[in-house]
Amino acid sequence: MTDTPNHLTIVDHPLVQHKLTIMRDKTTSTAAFRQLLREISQLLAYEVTRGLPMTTKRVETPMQEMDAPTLDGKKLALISILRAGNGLMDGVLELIPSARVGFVGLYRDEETLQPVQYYFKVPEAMEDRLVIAVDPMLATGNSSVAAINLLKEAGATNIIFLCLLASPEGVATMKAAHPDVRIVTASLDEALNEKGYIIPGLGDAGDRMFGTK
Ligand SMILES: O=P(O)(O)OC[C@H]1O[C@H](OP(=O)(O)OP(=O)(O)O)[C@H](O)[C@@H]1O
Ligand SMILES: O=c1cc[nH]c(=O)[nH]1
Ligand SMILES: [Mg+2]
Repeated sequence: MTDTPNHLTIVDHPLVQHKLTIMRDKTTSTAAFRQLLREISQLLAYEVTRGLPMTTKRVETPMQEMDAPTLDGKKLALISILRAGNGLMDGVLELIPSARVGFVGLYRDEETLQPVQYYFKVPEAMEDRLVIAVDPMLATGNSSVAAINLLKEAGATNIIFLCLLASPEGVATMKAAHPDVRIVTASLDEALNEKGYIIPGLGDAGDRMFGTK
């Protein structure tokens, strides 16, 4: 795992990188792409949740009683930035089945590269929860900045943004707008092209995941 000073964590675990390479390959099928995203999301979740607060509870093993570690505090909120966010969310939710779940519906206008909102529903008491917002792609950063604006308006103060690929431009935009939000990603790619796509990237995550286009 590489931690950079600007709150960007790149998960360079061999399994993550191997699976990501297969996802980048344009000949990878929709079914394989979806399955790999699910698998990677669980490995990324392992890193994202490393700092979760802990307490202990008394349990009786078949041998004796002990104070055993257990998660503390209110259940975390997992927020999917629709629609591609669902591909990351499914795997994380398998690992943390008690998480509360919310959705921010946004799509990127292909001309302006500005996000258009169409849905918003999040759990109550956002101010008391660790909020993990998930979207595979951090490209211009406009969608994630908008989503996090909405989450903060809903009360969230402790937010981590989890993505699969990030661009340098997206990281800089997020850092400027939300310096308090840690970004966790599998890769910091090279650049954006003139249409706002991540290079080398993996193409359109939503389309590859759902077989649209
Ligand atoms: O950083 P940005 O430049 O804003 O781009 C990233 C956004 O673009 C993609 O979503 P898209 O708009 O394609 O919607 P979809 O998830 O419904 O496919 C992606 O899932 C992000 O939400
Ligand atoms: O490269 C990109 C940029 C935005 N959205 C995607 O799905 N891919
Ligand atoms: Mg898309």
